Amino acid sequence: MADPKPVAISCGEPAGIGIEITVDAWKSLKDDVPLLWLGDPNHLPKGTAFEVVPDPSEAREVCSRALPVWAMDFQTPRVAGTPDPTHAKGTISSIETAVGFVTGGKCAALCTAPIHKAALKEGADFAFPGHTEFLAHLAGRGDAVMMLACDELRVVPATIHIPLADVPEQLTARLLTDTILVTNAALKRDFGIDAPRMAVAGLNPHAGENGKMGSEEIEMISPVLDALRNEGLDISGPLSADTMFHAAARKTYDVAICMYHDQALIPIKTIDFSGGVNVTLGLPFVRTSPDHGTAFDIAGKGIADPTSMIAAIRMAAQMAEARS
Ligand SMILES: NC(=O)C1=CN([C@@H]2O[C@H](COP(=O)(O)OP(=O)(O)OC[C@H]3O[C@@H](n4cnc5c(N)ncnc54)[C@H](O)[C@@H]3O)[C@@H](O)[C@H]2O)C=CC1
Ligand SMILES: NCC(=O)COP(=O)(O)O
Repeated sequence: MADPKPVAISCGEPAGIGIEITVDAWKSLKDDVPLLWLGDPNHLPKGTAFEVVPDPSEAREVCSRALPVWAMDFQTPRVAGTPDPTHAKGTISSIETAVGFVTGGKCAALCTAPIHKAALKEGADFAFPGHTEFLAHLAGRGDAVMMLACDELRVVPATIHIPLADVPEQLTARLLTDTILVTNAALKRDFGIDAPRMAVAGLNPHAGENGKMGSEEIEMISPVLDALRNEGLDISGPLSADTMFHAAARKTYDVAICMYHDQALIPIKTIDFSGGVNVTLGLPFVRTSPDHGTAFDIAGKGIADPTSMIAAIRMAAQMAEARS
């Protein structure tokens, strides 16, 4: 049974597909998972059944007949496919208010619709490259971890939204250790895996080929993994990234810890683009998100696939229930 408190859904970039997949997700989940959408009701697709609620506690009762809405005023209409920088402050405020509802006990969990980082930077000088870093900041945590999960694979990028050229410098022993420890704890707590099997990728081709193709594996990654194995963690690696994602290899671990964004996200988005969920580990509250972005090219056309959004909302509700 779902937690009776609603899952708070931040509106994300109004010009993207977030609003339409949220409405589709509500239609699919309305009798199972109570929701509360935070955004401007004028941005909802025409004909959407919605009700503005004065308090999140009323969302559950409303949800079976209408999308419960925490109303915000963005001042100007939504133009699908064309971000409006004047919406940036409202988009950020939707996330902040939703986080407040979750940490204040009014909502069970947070599910975020995709944001367009450039519009937030242009319109509100947003200083964060993504939700993960922003939510870590709001929670006062330095060690939030991004994980993407589908039925067949879980992946964690140790470095996240940074240029590839900066990865070797920012990939420190401290960061890798914290990432593995946070992931290990979250798989136990939120995913019911008693002794998580973690496969760690190398940074370089062939995991460095004994130092012939890069030294990070010998100088930093292997010593970190050895130290964590000595603490009892079940870790393999550093592994060649190109051979750790085929079907047989995936069966040997519960999560792949990767060194940078694309090393982690390319395999999972290739295996299951529509069913993947992005979940932030290490926060004091539950946050999930669909695995895709704003998809401006199809926004407003009524063809966006809500499967990942539905999976993200379900996962948020299940994680919150498991924690309660
Ligand atoms: N959680 C978040 O806030 C995320 C935000 N983004 C942001 O989204 C923006 C666009 O990023 P892109 O790299 O173009 O990725 P994207 O995921 O928005 O789009 C990539 C391709 O997949 C298609 N697609 C995406 N979701 C779909 C769906 N539900 N149904 C059908 N087709 C779908 C799009 O039409 C496009 O052709 C960027 O600003 C990026 O930063 C990207 C990923 C996550
Ligand atoms: N590529 C994943 C992505 O951009 C989502 O990031 P976040 O907004 O969840 O931090």
